[in-house]
Amino acid sequence: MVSLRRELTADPVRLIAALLLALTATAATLALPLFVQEVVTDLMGGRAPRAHAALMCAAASVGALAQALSGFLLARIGERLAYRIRVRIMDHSLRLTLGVVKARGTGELAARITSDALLLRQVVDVATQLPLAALTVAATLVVMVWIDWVLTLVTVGALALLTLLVLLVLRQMKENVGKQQNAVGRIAQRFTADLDALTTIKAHRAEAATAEALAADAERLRTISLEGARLAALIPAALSLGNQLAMIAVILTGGARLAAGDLGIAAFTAFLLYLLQTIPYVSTLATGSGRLQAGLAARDRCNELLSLPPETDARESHRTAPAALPDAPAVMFRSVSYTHPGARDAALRAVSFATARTGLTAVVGPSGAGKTTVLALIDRFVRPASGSVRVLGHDTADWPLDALRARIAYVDQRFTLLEATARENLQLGRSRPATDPELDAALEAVGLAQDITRLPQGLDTLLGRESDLSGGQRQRMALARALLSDADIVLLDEPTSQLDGLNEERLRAVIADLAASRAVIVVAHRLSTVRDARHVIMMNAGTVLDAADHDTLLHRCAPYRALVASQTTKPPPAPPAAHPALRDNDSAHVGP
Ligand SMILES: Nc1ncnc2c1ncn2[C@@H]1O[C@H](COP(=O)(O)OP(=O)(O)OP(=O)(O)O)[C@@H](O)[C@H]1O
Repeated sequence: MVSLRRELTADPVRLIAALLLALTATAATLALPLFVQEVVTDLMGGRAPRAHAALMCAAASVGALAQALSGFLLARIGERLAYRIRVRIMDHSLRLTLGVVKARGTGELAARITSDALLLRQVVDVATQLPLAALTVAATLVVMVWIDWVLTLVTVGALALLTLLVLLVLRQMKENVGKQQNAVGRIAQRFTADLDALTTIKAHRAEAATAEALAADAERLRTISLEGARLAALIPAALSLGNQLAMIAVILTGGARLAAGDLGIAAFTAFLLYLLQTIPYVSTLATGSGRLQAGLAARDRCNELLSLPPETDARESHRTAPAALPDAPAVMFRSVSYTHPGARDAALRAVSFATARTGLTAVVGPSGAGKTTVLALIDRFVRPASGSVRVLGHDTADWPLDALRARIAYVDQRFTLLEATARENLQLGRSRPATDPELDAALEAVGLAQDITRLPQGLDTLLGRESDLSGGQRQRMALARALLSDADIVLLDEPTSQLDGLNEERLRAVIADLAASRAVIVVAHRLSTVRDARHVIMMNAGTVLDAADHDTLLHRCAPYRALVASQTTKPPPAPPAAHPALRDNDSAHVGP
């Protein structure tokens, strides 16, 4: 949780130094009118005010220097606070479940480290300005009482009225800032999602309609911000009204007391100077409280995000990983049911199957059958509502998440590449860096070696922006990443959907090699991918209809026959040999 007090006191030495310097600046400012009083007294007494004038100049210089240094220290503390909060929020967001991140929206989450972090950054300035301003006002009031208590009473009355007005406005402002930040999150979310979908938007000439929806969000934000600006504008108005009231009351009362001989002209001058000097501090108190409210609203939003439970808690990451049971299946589902959050129907219902420790398992079935959900359960992106999912002999709940995922390589449907170099992308998840020959062998095996060599900086080219890869190349990069991992289980979601015939055949060989030493579970629509599988799981509407080898299923499972019949069944050419560096066991090729 973000605790402003804890964040502010994280660097106590700098904070105390900043406070002391600010205090020095305030003391110097406070001393100034006293020297003025002495200068006036000197002049009225016919004496040269040299010494007091020199002290006046010294106080002004010391005050300015101390203020600048204090401001610099506060800026350091503020930037550090924003840095710490940003890092915590980013780290926590990455550890949330995929479902929560999807439901929240990436743009909405990003707004926490941009606009909310900035509002929190401002709290540092006000958190030190406010106590100092309060201290200055209190100290000034003490000096004022010492000069003339009647005039002080009048001043306090006017300031009390002012405080009341400002407090009323501030309460409304905090609520408004919360609404503004929510609206900023919404617009950031829509804009990010639209930029992600820009190809589709352009292809459908939907720029105008999309911009219109964004403009509606911007309009909502404008309306809310305007309401906030109206409230904010009331504060200076209330301040100037309160100040003028105080000034009028002091001049009237002071003038009368001056005329009656109850107050000297030097004391009255000093009192007026103190009053004039207090006014900026009273303004600081009022505007600073407004910024503090904004900071508190941002803190609440950050805390709301930080309170979302991470995928795994600290206790789990400290647990030791169980040893894989030698005779257990790679993956075993026992009567697993699961419903996606917000979905009406279950995605899986009482699904049971087991896969061998090595070899290729194909999960097939019509669209929406639950195939991707099966993979998500194996990698514990989601947890079963009932039943159990066991990996290498242990329930996925019993594995520390990190250890579980170290055992599994996952190639998702979108073949996601990070905005990182080709080398970093290939090595994602590896415990030790791969050597260049290892990287070259993996790229060669998936037919990508030449494409990567042609990139401006080869393996060290940053992918994702100017130098991007085609869909098929991305898919092969994702497969090369799986090849380089030392996972026991490889999950592939539609691994050949974007490949041309030649590459598809090359990858059949790569998958066969992978399956020689690991359990490979492939979600596949294409018969060509299924053909090599030792084990085929036929799913429909969230259930397993049947599971056996291709020929047995063809013989006894009518829906499988129908699925196969719907495919183009031209016989594929003989697969090319996989790269020698990757061939552990040629005899392990599986297939009909
Ligand atoms: N995030 C989600 N929220 C709600 N429902 C979902 C979500 N993801 C999947 N579903 C639903 O769960 C069911 C199974 O989806 P799943 O993606 O596992 O199917 P699939 O067999 O992999 O489909 P496809 O072959 O089209 O990729 C579908 O009815 C789908 O609409």
